[in-house]
Amino acid sequence: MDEFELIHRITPRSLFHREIEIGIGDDAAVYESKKGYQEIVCVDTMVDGVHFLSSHSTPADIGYKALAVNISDIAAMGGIPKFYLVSIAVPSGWRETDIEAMYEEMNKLAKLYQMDVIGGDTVSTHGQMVITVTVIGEVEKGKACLRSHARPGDIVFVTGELGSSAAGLSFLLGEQSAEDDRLVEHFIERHKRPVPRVKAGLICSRYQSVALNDISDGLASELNEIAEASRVSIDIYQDLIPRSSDLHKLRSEWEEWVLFGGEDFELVGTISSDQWERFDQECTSCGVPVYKIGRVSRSGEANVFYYRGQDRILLEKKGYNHFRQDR
Ligand SMILES: Nc1ncnc2c1ncn2[C@@H]1O[C@H](COP(=O)(O)OP(=O)(O)OP(=O)(O)O)[C@@H](O)[C@H]1O
Ligand SMILES: Cc1ncc(C[n+]2csc(CCOP(=O)(O)O)c2C)c(N)n1
Ligand SMILES: [Mg+2]
Ligand SMILES: [Mg+2]
Ligand SMILES: [Mg+2]
Repeated sequence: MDEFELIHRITPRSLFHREIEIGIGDDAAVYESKKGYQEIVCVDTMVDGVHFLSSHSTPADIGYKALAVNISDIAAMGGIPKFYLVSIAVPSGWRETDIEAMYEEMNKLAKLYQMDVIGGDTVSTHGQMVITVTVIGEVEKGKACLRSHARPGDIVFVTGELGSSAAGLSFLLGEQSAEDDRLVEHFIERHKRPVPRVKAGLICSRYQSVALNDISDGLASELNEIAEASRVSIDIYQDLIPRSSDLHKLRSEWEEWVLFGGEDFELVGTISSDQWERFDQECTSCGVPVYKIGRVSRSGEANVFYYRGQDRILLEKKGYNHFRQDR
C-alpha cells in the first residue's frame, strides 16, 4: 500500500460545496463560512476492539459508523453537516481494497447529506485499526440546540426506538442468541448502521430553546448531561419510552439496554410545553418518529428520575464509560 497513491484515490473528483477553496491536496483545507450562520465542529474516534470488532464488521460497516456517529453529533446541535475529515491508523493486515471499501461507504453516506471530504490523515500502526472522523456543520446564528436549554415544565422527548443497538451488540458478542434470523438481523443492523437524525435536529433548531443530546452512551447518561448543563431535574416514565416490541423477548433485563446500552444515536431533548403540539405534528408530517417520555420538573439539583409503575428510581449517570466499566 502506498500512502500517496491511496490519498490520490480517495480524493473526490467533484464537490458539493463551492465555497471550498482547497480541500484535499494542501497543508490544510480552506473554505468560506456563510454569513448569519455558526460553524459546528465535532470529532469522535473508533478503535477496533473497543467500538467495533473487525472480525464481525466489514471495512464498509466501520467507515459507515465512524461517519454516522459524527453526523449524529452535528444533528444533536440542530445543525446541518457539510464537511468531514478522516484520520486512519492502518494495521499491516489491512489491504488497500479494505480502505477503499471504507471510503466508498463513507462517500455513499456523505452523499445523502451532500457532504464533502476535505482532508484527513493516513498513518500505519503496529496496533489495532483506529479511525477518527471530524465533521463540520453549520447552524443559523443563535439556533444551536444546547444541553443547557432545558427549563422546568418542558417536555422530554426522544426520536425512534431505544435499546436496539445494545441488543445487536450482544448478538455480535455472542452473549445472546435467537431462533429468528430476521430479528437478529434487525438488531445488528441497528448497531452497525445507525441513521443520524439530521432532519429531526434541523426541525428542533427552528423552535425556541430546545435542548438536545444524541444517545451514544445511553439514555440515562445523556439525560444526566442535559440535567447538569441546565441545572434541572427530569422525570421520565418507563411505559412511554419507545422500544422494539421484540426487545423484551430477548432478555428479561431489556431495560438495561434501553437506559444504559447506548449507541442508538437517536436524539433526546426538551421543548417547552406550548410548542410541543406543533413540534410533534411537524415531526410526524416529516416522517420523524418523536415520543414524549417525560417532563423537566424543577431547577436546582440535577437529578433524573425514572418512574416504573409506582416506583421512582434515581437514574444515575451510568452507561458506557471508557475508563470505568461498572456494568
Ligand atoms: N481529549 C479531549 N480533548 C479535548 N476535549 C475533549 C476531549 N475529549 C472530549 N472532549 C470534549 O468533551 C465534551 C464531551 O465529549 P464526549 O466525547 O463525551 O461527547 P459526546 O458527544 O457527548 O459523547 P460521545 O463521544 O459518546 O459521542 C465535548 O465538548 C468534547 O469536544
Ligand atoms: C466491541 C464493542 N464493545 C463494546 C461496544 C459498546 N460501546 C463502545 S463505545 C460506546 C459508547 C460510545 O462511544 P464513545 O463514548 O467513544 O463515543 C459503547 C456503547 C461496542 N460498540 N463494540
Ligand atoms: Mg465524543
Ligand atoms: Mg454526542
Ligand atoms: Mg459522539
